Amino acid sequence: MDSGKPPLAGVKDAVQVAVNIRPLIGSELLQGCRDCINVVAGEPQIQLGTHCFTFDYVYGTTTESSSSKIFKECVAPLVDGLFYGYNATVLAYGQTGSGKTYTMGTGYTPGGNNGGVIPQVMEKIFNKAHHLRNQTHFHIRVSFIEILKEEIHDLLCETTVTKQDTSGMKTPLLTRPSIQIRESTAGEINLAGITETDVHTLQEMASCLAQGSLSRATGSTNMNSRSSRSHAIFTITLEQKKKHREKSSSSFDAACDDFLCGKLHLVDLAGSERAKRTGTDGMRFKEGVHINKGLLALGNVISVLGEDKRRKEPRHVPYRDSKLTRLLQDSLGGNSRTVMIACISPADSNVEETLNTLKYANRARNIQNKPIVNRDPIGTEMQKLRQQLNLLQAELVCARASECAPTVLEVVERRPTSGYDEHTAEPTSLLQSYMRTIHDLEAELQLLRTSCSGDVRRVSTSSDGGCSDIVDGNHGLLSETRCLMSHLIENYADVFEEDAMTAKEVEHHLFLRECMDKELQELNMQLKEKEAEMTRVANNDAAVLKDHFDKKILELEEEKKKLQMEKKLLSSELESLHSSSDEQTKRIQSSYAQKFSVGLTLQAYHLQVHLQNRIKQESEHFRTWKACREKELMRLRKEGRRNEYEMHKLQTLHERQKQVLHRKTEEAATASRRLKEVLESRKQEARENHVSGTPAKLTAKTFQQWFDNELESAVRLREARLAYEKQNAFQEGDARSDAQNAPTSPCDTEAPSVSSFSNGRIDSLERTSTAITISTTAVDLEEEQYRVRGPVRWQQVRTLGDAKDLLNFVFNVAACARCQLGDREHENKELNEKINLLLDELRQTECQKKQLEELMPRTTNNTGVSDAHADELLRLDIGGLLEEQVMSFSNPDELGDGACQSIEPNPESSGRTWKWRKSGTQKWPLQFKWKWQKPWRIAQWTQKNEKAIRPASSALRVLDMI
Ligand SMILES: Nc1ncnc2c1ncn2[C@@H]1O[C@H](COP(=O)(O)OP(=O)(O)OP(=O)(O)O)[C@@H](O)[C@H]1O
Repeated sequence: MDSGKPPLAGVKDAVQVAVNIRPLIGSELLQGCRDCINVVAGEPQIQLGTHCFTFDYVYGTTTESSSSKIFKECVAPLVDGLFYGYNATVLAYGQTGSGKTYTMGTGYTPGGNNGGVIPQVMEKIFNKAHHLRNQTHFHIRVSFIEILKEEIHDLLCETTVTKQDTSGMKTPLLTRPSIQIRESTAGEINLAGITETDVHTLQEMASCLAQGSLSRATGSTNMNSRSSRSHAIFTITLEQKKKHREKSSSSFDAACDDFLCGKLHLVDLAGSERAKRTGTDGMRFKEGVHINKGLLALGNVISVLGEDKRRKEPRHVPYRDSKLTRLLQDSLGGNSRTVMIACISPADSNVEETLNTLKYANRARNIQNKPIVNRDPIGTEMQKLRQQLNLLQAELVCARASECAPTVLEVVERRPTSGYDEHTAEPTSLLQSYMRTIHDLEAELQLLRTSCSGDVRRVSTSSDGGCSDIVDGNHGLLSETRCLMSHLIENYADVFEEDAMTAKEVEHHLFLRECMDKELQELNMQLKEKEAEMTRVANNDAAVLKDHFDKKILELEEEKKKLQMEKKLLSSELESLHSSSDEQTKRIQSSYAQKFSVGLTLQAYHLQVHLQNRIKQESEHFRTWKACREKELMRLRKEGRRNEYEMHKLQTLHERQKQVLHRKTEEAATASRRLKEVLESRKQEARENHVSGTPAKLTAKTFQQWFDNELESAVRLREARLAYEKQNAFQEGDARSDAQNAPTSPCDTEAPSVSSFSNGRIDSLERTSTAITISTTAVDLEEEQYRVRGPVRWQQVRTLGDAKDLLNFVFNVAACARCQLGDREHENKELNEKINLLLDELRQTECQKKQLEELMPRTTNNTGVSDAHADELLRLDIGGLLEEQVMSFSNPDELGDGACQSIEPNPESSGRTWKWRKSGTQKWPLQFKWKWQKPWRIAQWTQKNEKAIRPASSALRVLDMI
């Protein structure tokens, strides 16, 4: 729409969308609002947050007055188009207080500082009309209406009085019936009973605008001190007729183009609003609701029209949902060139509403209109007829020429002189008379057009006024013309019999046209009836609905009665079947067979449906059953794994016990061996003494050696006795557990249990033999002590000197032993303290663990093994049972000091590597997942990361060591 040139008639023309961003106003600056709109430099693009929109024009970013720029770029081409006979609409849309009235200039006051689009439009129209005054007659009319709470009010009606309440709100008081919307046969939307004021000067038009602006409903809200409470439409109708045309037959075509009529709607919509923000209540709130309703309907129309662009088959457009959309029917998707100005506020407090406006406007860009040049409808019709006539004449002339026959005109010209008889001269005179009639008709229609565009239209305030009468009259004239034409064709057929066929065709064509016209009129009548019915229904909804449904019920009951009668008839027929004759029986039988076969087919169909349903149900049952089975299987597998784990646990325990026992047995065996050695040396010594007769004189060194040996044998004896006692106690405990573990029923005699039981028996036997050896040795030693050494031990101490030496040595040994004892006691004390500390720590950790377990859902792996069990498994090196293990760490300290920097759990199975880092960048809690299939891998890992498992496990291990 850059140039003033109008588009080609009938060619689709998209709705142009311009965005006008007003500056931050005083109240917004006071609230500390910030500009949140970003306009892409040099592009008609707007960025709002993450959203980006492209429009046809964006204004408000430069210092130049945006309204004059909007007018120059968007509206002026529409005004130019008006002079070519195109309809146009300028529509301002936006949230309340976004500057629609300011942009459109609807708040016009005479002598005030009036900016905006409308004042500039008025100026341009009158300038252009003045410029073209020598070639064209102009007839300009204006109307100004508002839609307030779904009612149309005429703002130029002298008798409309506005009431102003205490808050400054202006409401029109109606003194005349409200205005009705009518749709003409051509699909044009008209308002019956509206005041259309003829204007001849700019001042006259401006005063109309001022009068309407003054009457418009306004009020104060939190968001706008002078908020428009209604949608306002200022319409300028421009009719033009070319001057200085010659009245000739050829001028008739031109005359049709001479008369053009364009309408320009300038629409200032009420702003969308949120009651919370505008702070409205009572009446004002209700107004807000109506405003939003109208805008919603408009949004729906825009959406549907926007979608239509992408859809192949057109959808129903809900124009009738509101009066606003009904009035804008031509402007959106119809015969009009349309510009939508989306007004927005840049304040960040309005960001949500601004975003909605931009989305709304963006959708409007998809609407395609179909503007056409609005000519005089009667003139257009006449032009069509004229063209048809010309065509017919040309065809006839051609036909004659091809047969070297004289042309119509030649015939006409030749007739008077050729001396034809009366009969042949008749068509010529008829043709001449027809020519005269056409001429007369032309003149009459010219007159009619003048009268239609003149006084008659000015007084179109009555809903079915004189204009429609005159149009009806014209239709009469037109049909008369058609009669004359058909008559003429008949006459031609008389004269030129050869062209009878063509004439008939044309006649048929005309007849069809007439039929279609009639049909159209009938349709219009029906439409009117429907409208009336709709109004009746709307007025008396419930009652009409009730009547309607009552009727329906009655109809249904009648049908039911009929069916019952039919049923009775059939049963009586069946009864009479037995008594009737053979032939009749056959007939009836065949009819029943037929019915039966139909019944069978029906039954088969029902059965098929039933069967399908059953199959569906069965498959559904099967699916549920299968799911249950799978669940059960899973549970059993889980249980199996748990059992397996328990068994392994027991086996491991058993292994451990075995190891401990083995160690103890070995210890006992060593003690016994050493005891034996001591015993042997004693015996040897005794034997030597016995051979020499007297015991050898002891030196200080040998004396000490002897004393050490004596002490050693005493200690060994004590050790052996202790080992014997322990062995005894262990054996007793073992015997008890063996008795408990011994198989009691055939079910318990499974392989692992049997083997563990027999193993236990073997161990117990081994232990018994060791104990016997120890006890024998110990008894031997004791015997020897008492028998041999006891009485003779001190024989070697013969002198007082020997005794003193011995005493000294004993004293030194005792002192040394006491010192060592003291040291040990001290160490013991320290160890005890450490144990206590560790126990406290353990208790605390256990408490924390319990709390965590209560708080968090237990982390389990798919083997069903809990965290605690998993730790235990790792500790016992039998984690190979685990298929998958999940470990979680809630803080870095849990990884321990020795935490491995990286581990590669199972490169073959998963090929993944988990890096363990104890850095501050790591996020906690962490969860590690790995999958191992072989026990040795777990064992390997446990060895490597022993300290990293958990403090609780580490503490357990330390305790074990102690
Ligand atoms: N471009 C602009 N420059 C300066 N002020 C503006 C501009 N546009 C609007 N304003 C101011 O913003 C306020 C609201 O404007 P206006 O009344 O036109 O909004 P509106 O959209 O018509 O509101 P409503 O829908 O409530 O009628 C007015 O005070 C007006 O002067």
